Parts: sequence; structure tokens; C-alpha cells
Amino acid sequence: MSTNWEYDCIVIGAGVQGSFTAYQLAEKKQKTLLLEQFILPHTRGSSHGQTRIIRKAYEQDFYTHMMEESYELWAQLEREAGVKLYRQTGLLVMGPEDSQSYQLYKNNLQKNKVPMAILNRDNFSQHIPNVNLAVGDGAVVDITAGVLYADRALKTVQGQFEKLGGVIRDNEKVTDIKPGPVVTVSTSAGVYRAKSVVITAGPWANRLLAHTGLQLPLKVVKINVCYWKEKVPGTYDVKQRFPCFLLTESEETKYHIYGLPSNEYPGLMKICYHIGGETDPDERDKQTDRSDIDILQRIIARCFPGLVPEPAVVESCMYTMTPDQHFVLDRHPSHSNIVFGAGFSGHGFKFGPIIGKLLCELILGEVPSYDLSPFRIRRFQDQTKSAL
Ligand SMILES: Cc1cc2nc3c(=O)[nH]c(=O)nc-3n(C[C@H](O)[C@H](O)[C@H](O)COP(=O)(O)OP(=O)(O)OC[C@H]3O[C@@H](n4cnc5c(N)ncnc54)[C@H](O)[C@@H]3O)c2cc1C
Ligand SMILES: O=C(O)[C@@H]1CCCC=N1
Repeated sequence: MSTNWEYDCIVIGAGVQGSFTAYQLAEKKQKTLLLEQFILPHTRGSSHGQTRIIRKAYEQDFYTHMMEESYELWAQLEREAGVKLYRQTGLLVMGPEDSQSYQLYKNNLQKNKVPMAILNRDNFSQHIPNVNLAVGDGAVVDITAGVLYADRALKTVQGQFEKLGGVIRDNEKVTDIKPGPVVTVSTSAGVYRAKSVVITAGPWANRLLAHTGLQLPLKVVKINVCYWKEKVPGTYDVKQRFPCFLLTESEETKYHIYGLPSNEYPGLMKICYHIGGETDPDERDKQTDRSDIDILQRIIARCFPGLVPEPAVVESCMYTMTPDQHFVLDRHPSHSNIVFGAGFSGHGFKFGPIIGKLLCELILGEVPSYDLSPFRIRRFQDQTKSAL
């Protein structure tokens, strides 16, 4: 076996998942190279923008459990780097009281003893002014939830990785991966050899996996990131302690709608629809579907009377969806030294530190800290194409 390698591990893709994985590997004294196709920071993938929601409220227990540790790891990074990355706001969850989705959120918070408040129709507007609770809807607040400063978080974790001796090469697109006991990775600028490789390429995951003979059932969608103007500036402001919110899926909306208090752009509140039109990640801006905006306008006019129901700013981002909207965290079926994290389905940012830890454990052959069965590729069975 050749021992001619320069790195213990190469991580492909410097979004939130690749950056945390590289950082964890460097912490474990692994000589690590993080490769990124664009000049950092960039706005062409899934991890850019100033804010993301962090929450323990989930329909599934396993996410709530992982979030317990994720909060600790975010706080640890804040301490290590001396940077503020999280602001507690709470998360208001609203949805049809009798729907399965709303009940799962509510029961899961109660069962897992997450600090929470149940609001009723009588006290709702006292706690949450300027929001109309729809007839038949229930409301609970996940008190632990809040906002993560996304761009700042990426810069911070990449900086900590470099402080540990990690190497980042941006503006370097991976063009080929040759699996083997030593993996050869070719880029637009050179060739590198490593004992192992982690693929965290976000919307480009299948392009990279194709070099290893594997294809996953992933669908890339473009999200219209909409900002809505407050009629009276400050109405839904983070400084007024307005919470993040999540409207669970209903017959009318089909998918979740979520929002964050006005914060990054003064007087503008970010509210988005949890799906969008399918796109090629390299042609994102050619996808012009705005049917989500029609749905958002209707809901905003009804539930947020203090907002102008016309988006003031629309930015772009992408989700990489799996059929069940659960992540993919696994080892390559034919090459045990290739590991991948993909399909974060529009809710992966808050898990960044835990995903980094888990992918690092997989690469090092350690027992994963969490049960990975919901995330393994075998759940797709017929949908996973392998050319091997
Ligand atoms: C509008 C929006 C709102 C969201 N809101 C939330 C939220 O509130 N809370 C939450 O937890 N999550 C949220 N998410 C989801 C979260 O942001 C994503 O799950 C997460 O950012 C995915 O990160 P990633 O590292 O997998 O992908 P990416 O950030 O896309 O990173 C992949 C990287 O790989 C690079 N790459 C690809 N191919 C190559 C190659 N050949 N060579 C080199 N580099 C390559 C890409 O350029 C990219 O930088 C949201 C997402 C969007 C779009
Ligand atoms: O992950 C999150 O918290 C947000 C809100 C719900 C839908 C997806 N992203």
C-alpha cells in the first residue's frame, strides 16, 4: 500500500458542514485540507446570509436530542473565539391544533422537558402582539430557540480551523476524486493525496459523489429569501424581543413557513417558504419560480398585519432535499475512507457542530455519538444508484 500522502484528510466544500468537520478533524490532530470551489466568503451555496434559526423544537426526538449537545458546542465555539454567535429570541410554533405536525412539535417539547410555554387564544396577543393566530391554530414557544449569526459563524469556525494548523484553499474546484487506500483529489489548481476524504458539497453533492460511483436521491431547490417591510419600524424587531416563528404545514400551505425577527436589515423581517423550484446549482439564477411568494403574501396579509405584504428584498439560497427531509451522514458503501454529509434539506445549519463531530467520528472509525440509522443511505435502497 502506498503511504505517499500529504494529508490525513481532505474535506471538500467549505459550507457550514465542511467547515465544522475540518475544525473537528484538526482538533483531533488530523492534518486537514479544506477545499472550496469559490473565493470565501461566497453566496452561491446554502450557508450564506446573516441569520439562521436555532431551536430544539422538532417533530422527531432524535433531532431534539442532538440539539442539546449542539447548543453546548456552539457556546464552546463562542467562548474559544470570543465571538457572539447566538441570540436567544424563542421560537413561536403555530399550526392547526388538530394536525399531526403541530401536535408532534408540542408533545416533543413537553416530553423532552424543553423550556416552553403554551399560549392560548386569551393570552396570545398579550405575549405576541401584532400577530393574528388563525382560527383553529394552537401556539407554543420553544424558549431555548433563537438566532445564529450565520456568516459570522462560518468565518469563526474557519478561523479556528486555521489556528489549529488546518489549511483552506478556496477558489479551487475539485474536478476528480480517485478512490483507493490513498485518495487522489484533483482540483482546478493541483492534485492532493490523503488517507481519507469527506464530501460536504451541499447542492453539488451528487456531482462529487459521481466520481466515486454513487448517486443519492437528492433534489436541489432554489429558495426565495424574502424580507418584508414593517409598516411601523421596530414592530417585529429582535430588540423588542420578537421571536422567530414557524408555521407548521397545513392543508393550505403544504410546507412550513418560517421567519426571524427584523435584525440584519433594519425594518425588514425575513419570512420564507420551506420549498422552492428545482434548480441546477450552477444555474440557480435562471430559476424564477415565485409561486412561494404568492403563498407568503396571503399568509402575511392574514397573520402579520404590521408588515407590507409585498417583499421588499428577495435574495437567493438553495436547499438540498432528501425524500424524507432527513440528513445523509454515511460512509461510502465501497470505499470506507470516503465519508459524506449531504441532503440537509433546509434545516442543517443549527446542527453544524454536531455534524462536524459525527463526520469526524466516521472518518476516524470511532463509534458515532448518535444513532445514525435515520441518516444512513440504506434507507433509500432502490433510489441509491451505484455504478460499482
Ligand atoms: C434560505 C435558507 C434558510 C435556512 N434556514 C435555516 C435555519 O433557519 N436553520 C437551520 O438550521 N438551517 C437553515 N437552513 C439550512 C442550512 O443553511 C443548510 O442546511 C446548510 O447551510 C447546508 O450546508 P452545507 O455545508 O451542506 O452546504 P453549502 O453551504 O452549500 O456548502 C457546500 C460547499 O461545497 C462547495 N463545493 C461544491 N462543489 C465543490 C467542488 N467541486 N469543489 C470545491 N468545493 C465545492 C460549495 O461551493 C459550497 O461552499 C437554511 C437554508 C436556506 C437556503
Ligand atoms: O431549520 C429551521 O429552523 C428553519 C425553519 C423551519 C424550516 C427550515 N428551516
